[in-house]
Parts: sequence; C-alpha cells; structure tokens
Amino acid sequence: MTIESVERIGVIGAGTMGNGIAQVCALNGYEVVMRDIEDEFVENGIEAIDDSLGRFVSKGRIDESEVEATKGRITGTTDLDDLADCELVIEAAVEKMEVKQEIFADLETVTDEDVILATNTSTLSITTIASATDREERVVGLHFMNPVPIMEGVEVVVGEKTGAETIDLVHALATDLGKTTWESDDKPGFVTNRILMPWINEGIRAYDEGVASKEDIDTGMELGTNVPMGPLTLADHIGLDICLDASETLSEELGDRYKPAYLLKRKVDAGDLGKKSGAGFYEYD
Ligand SMILES: NC(=O)c1ccc[n+]([C@@H]2O[C@H](COP(=O)([O-])OP(=O)(O)OC[C@H]3O[C@@H](n4cnc5c(N)ncnc54)[C@H](O)[C@@H]3O)[C@@H](O)[C@H]2O)c1
Repeated sequence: MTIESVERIGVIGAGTMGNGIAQVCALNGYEVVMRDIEDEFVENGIEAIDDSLGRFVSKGRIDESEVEATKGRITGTTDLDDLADCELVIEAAVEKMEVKQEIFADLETVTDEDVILATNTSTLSITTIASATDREERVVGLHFMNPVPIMEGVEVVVGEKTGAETIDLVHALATDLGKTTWESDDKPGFVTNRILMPWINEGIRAYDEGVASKEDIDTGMELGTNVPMGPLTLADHIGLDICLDASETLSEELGDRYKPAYLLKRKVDAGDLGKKSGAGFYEYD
C-alpha cells in the first residue's frame, strides 16, 4: 500500500489527541471517521475541532471555506463498523493495554487485512498491542504530540514485527500532514516520554516538597531552560491521568526512578485531571 491509496482514515477516540488527529487529517484532505464509545464524547470531540479551527481562522491561518470543507470531511460515530472502508486507522483511546488490545482485535475483524493499524500510545509496547492481531507487520506507533494541530513532531515507533512498508507509509502520512518525524525503537516511553515523564514527576515532587511555589517551578523551568511550559503546566495540558498511566508503565518496565510522584496519584484520585477536567495543578474555565 502507498500513501496515494489512503483516502479515508479512521480515528479511535475523540479525546484530546483523537480530535486533534482527526482535525489535522481532515484539514489536509483526508476523509475521517472518528469513533468514541459514547455520543457525548464524539460531540465533545467535534466541538473541540470547531473551536480549534475557529482559532486558526482568527489567526489568519485558514479561511472559512477551509473550515467548512474540513468539517465536511469528518464523520463522528460510536459504531466501529463505520471504519470498515478506512485504508488506515489511528488509535488514540485511553492509555491502557487491555483497552488497546481489545480495540486492535476488533479492528482486525472490521477492517480489510491490508489496512495499517497505528497507535498513538505514549508508552505502551507496540509489539504487545500488535500481538492482539494477525497483521503484526501492519501495526506501528504513530505518536503525535499535544496539541496535535500545533506541534510539528511525530514519533514513529517500530515494533518487533512492524514491516518496512508500514514504516515508510506512516512517515509519508505524517509528512503529508505537515509534520516532521523521527523514529524510535519499541522501548518503554520511546524517545520523548522516557525523558519527559521523569522531568514532569520531578517538578511535581519539587512542588510537593516545598522547593518553590508551582508558579515559580514553572517559571524557573521556562526561563531557566528555555522550554515553552514548565512541568506542572505541561502535566495539566497532557492530562494528569495520562501522566500517571505513562509513569506507571515506565516504572514497571524501567524501575523505581520512573515511579509516579505521590501528588500526581492524589490529584488523579481526586478527579483533578488537568485542563480537560477544569482543574489540575491550576484552575481552568
Ligand atoms: N494527552 C497527551 O498529551 C498525549 C500525547 C501523546 C499521546 N497520548 C496518548 O494518546 C492516547 C489518547 O490520549 P488522550 O489524551 O486523547 O486521552 P483522553 O482521555 O483525552 O481521550 C481518550 C478517549 O478515548 C475514548 N475511548 C476509550 N475507550 C475507547 C474505545 N474502546 N473506543 C473508542 N474510544 C475509546 C474515551 O472515551 C476518550 O474520549 C493515549 O494512549 C495517550 O497516552 C496522549
């Protein structure tokens, strides 16, 4: 299969990443079928796309006609069978191995056998996800960054059995979406989260241990190390539940130096998941 034969892309999950991926694919001319488990989640995803496209218009990056065309290319659904005609699927559901394996096993039955199944997982093994299917050479990691419409980078993660044709095709797709790729072996956290997650957890521990206020930790890291966001703000943007799941996977695989910060667990238990729930380390409208 070549990139030219991809016209319709399935996206699993309409959350932070799924709706961003759907938007970018549709904006670049692909038909998109975005699936979540409840109508409300699909509607929220479509709304988030509307808002994001609106911001693109106000910044003069696209015009109203492109907004309408982009929206017209996105179909929201709760029915997995609606992905039957897709040539490629990108999964962006929750960061749980059992959920992803179940989704991949279901996709195996719904899609044609040559369809590429990509996962946006942050930390989980591509090889283990692929083992739920009979097409392991067509399963690959395609790790978009948050917020997808803004961030340029996409990490291509190569599982034990991922085939060369699959790898080439997802690099080509990401490039066609205006992104720049790099490649990682299928090792926990890949390049980005292996390094990012301990940094975020250390920021949370520093705050919890009273090294500085949360604002000063973020400001110190922004101005002191030239990153666009400090660790507490970034954790809120990523989602504290996503950070916790990622840190737990990393500590299981790589040892105690990746253990999630206590305060991260407490915030998640309290339902404060960051920007998406209205509160995390900071409050959001
Ligand atoms: N948030 C980030 O910054 C970020 C960055 C890169 C990668 N990721 C990864 O992307 C994936 C999604 O993360 P997110 O931040 O969008 O999470 P999210 O919680 O915002 O959204 C996940 C969505 O998946 C849906 N879902 C759950 N089970 C499903 C199923 N069986 N079928 C379809 N949809 C299902 C949920 O209802 C929810 O709407 C995770 O694997 C995460 O690790 C997240």
